Amino acid sequence: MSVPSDPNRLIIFDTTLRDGEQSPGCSMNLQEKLEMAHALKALGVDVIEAGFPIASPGDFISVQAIAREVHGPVIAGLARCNPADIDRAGEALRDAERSRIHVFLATSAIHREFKLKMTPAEIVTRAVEGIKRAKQYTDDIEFSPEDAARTELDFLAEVCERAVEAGATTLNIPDTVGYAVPEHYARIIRHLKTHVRGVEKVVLSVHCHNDLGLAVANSLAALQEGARQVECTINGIGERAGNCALEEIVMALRTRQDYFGLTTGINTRLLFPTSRKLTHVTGMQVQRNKAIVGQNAFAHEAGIHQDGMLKERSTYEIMKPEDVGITKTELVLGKHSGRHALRSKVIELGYHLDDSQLQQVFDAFKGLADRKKHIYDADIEALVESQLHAGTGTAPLWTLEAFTCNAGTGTLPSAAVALWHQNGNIIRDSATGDGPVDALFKTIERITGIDVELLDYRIRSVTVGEDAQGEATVEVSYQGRKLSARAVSTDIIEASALAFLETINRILLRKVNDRLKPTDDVPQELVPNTETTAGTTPTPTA
Ligand SMILES: CC(=O)SCCNC(=O)CCNC(=O)[C@H](O)C(C)(C)COP(=O)(O)OP(=O)(O)OC[C@H]1O[C@@H](n2cnc3c(N)ncnc32)[C@H](O)[C@@H]1OP(=O)(O)O
Ligand SMILES: CC(C)C(=O)C(=O)O
Repeated sequence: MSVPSDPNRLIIFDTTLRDGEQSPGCSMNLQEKLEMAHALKALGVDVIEAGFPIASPGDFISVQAIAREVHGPVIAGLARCNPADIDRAGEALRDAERSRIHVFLATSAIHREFKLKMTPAEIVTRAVEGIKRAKQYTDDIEFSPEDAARTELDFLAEVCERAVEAGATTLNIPDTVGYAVPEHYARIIRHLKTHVRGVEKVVLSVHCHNDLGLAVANSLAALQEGARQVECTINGIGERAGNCALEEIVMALRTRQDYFGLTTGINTRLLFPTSRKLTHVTGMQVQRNKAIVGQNAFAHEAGIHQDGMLKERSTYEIMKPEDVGITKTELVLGKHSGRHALRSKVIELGYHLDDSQLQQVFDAFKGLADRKKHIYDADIEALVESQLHAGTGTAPLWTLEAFTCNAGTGTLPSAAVALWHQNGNIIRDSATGDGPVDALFKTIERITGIDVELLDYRIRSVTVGEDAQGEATVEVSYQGRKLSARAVSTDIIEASALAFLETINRILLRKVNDRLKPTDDVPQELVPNTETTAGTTPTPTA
């Protein structure tokens, strides 16, 4: 591949199938590599580094199959600077429509001395020999001075110049151990641009690792100095902390086109699907807060942000989710959300609440969000439903302050309850029963002075997850009239108490409506006089 005619068109070299595969737990078989290679082609990458053919028979076959099947992108194979590696890569790539052999040899003092045990002169000779041998298979040769970022600048320039003379068409400058910082890395590229004879005839490439979380930043800094190929992987997978993430660099360039002025051939709408495909193939999940493709990348929870988003999405979004293949922005309801977002969700779920109903639901929602990590649509539905079925909307006479239940083998089930009355009194009592719920209902009856016949009692889970909400439905009969109520809570016993108390409140409200005329006084039998405590079970505190 020669230097692109458009000086601002970047070459995207994807190494998901080679360096990405070096990520522990990410090795892929033939079918998986083929599937990913087709996805990368559809995504629009320019070069697919398909593998390291000498590494294993399986990798050889994978590179060969990709070279045969995947047309359009250049297919590259990695080789050390030794004849066997290069010949194996040449063989694997023989049937490729467009092939590249990528030869590498470390140049830093640490690698020369401790790993390769070679002198600088031997390094130069081996690199030149390797490039020349690879040239017998293809004209498209990439040379990488491994650990370039820790190599003496003069020696690096010398090796690069000799590589260009030997026929390399791409000079890749790896930050193999993720040691560089942006200005430092930019300086290396600047130095090579000005000290390597013939550099203008080749493509300068960058290959950054993410050990310090700087792979994308370093790559961007190098691009500003004139590098025109960037090596990257889907989801940033790769050796150790991984490589420069393809989706991040591509979207950084696209979002800040005004700043970088560079383009790529990537169909950004396939970024998310490709990311998901890799996750599926490797089983390696993407962290939720991962840029571009993480589950939270386009999710907003804070009320102030959600309000801004509902008014104008650009207030808090610098990219459109659909541009990376995510269907839509998510306004996640949680403890930091506000009324605007709640109202929007309620409408989306098909409900219409007036301001006071919305306020009630909002209060209940905040209480729920304090207790629950995930608020699902079903949670909101359940809250709205319980609001809509909460009778007239008049403030309830009795409110549950606290309760405890005691049950177990060989224990007499009991409950202790504290109820708050509209007039400000808190009444506590306790009772025993056939089971904890029966004891709870009996205690509520004792406190409120209303005895009902329980006709039906049902509980069910209305949401999913460990912190799912339970819904309790209670049907009672009182003086020949039937009433039912439901309530939801993460605590199913609490939901039961709330539903039961709701039936009692409705009975009392009817009594008030029927009998209180023309004053607002509550009948004496409905007014608790003092704070009382009775029973043998422990008294709950509010
Ligand atoms: C920075 C990078 O990501 S480079 C790519 C790294 N990827 C991989 O290593 C994955 C695939 N690797 C493998 O399957 C194996 O390492 C193989 C098949 C390539 C080699 O296996 P082995 O022959 O058993 O050697 P081993 O991996 O233990 O050691 C590497 C040898 O290659 C030498 N070597 C390392 N890099 C190069 C190079 N660019 N050119 C020539 N020789 C090199 C080392 O000095 C060492 O040589 P030695 O045996 O004389 O000491
Ligand atoms: C082979 C080279 C490019 C490499 O993977 C590295 O240096 O990290």
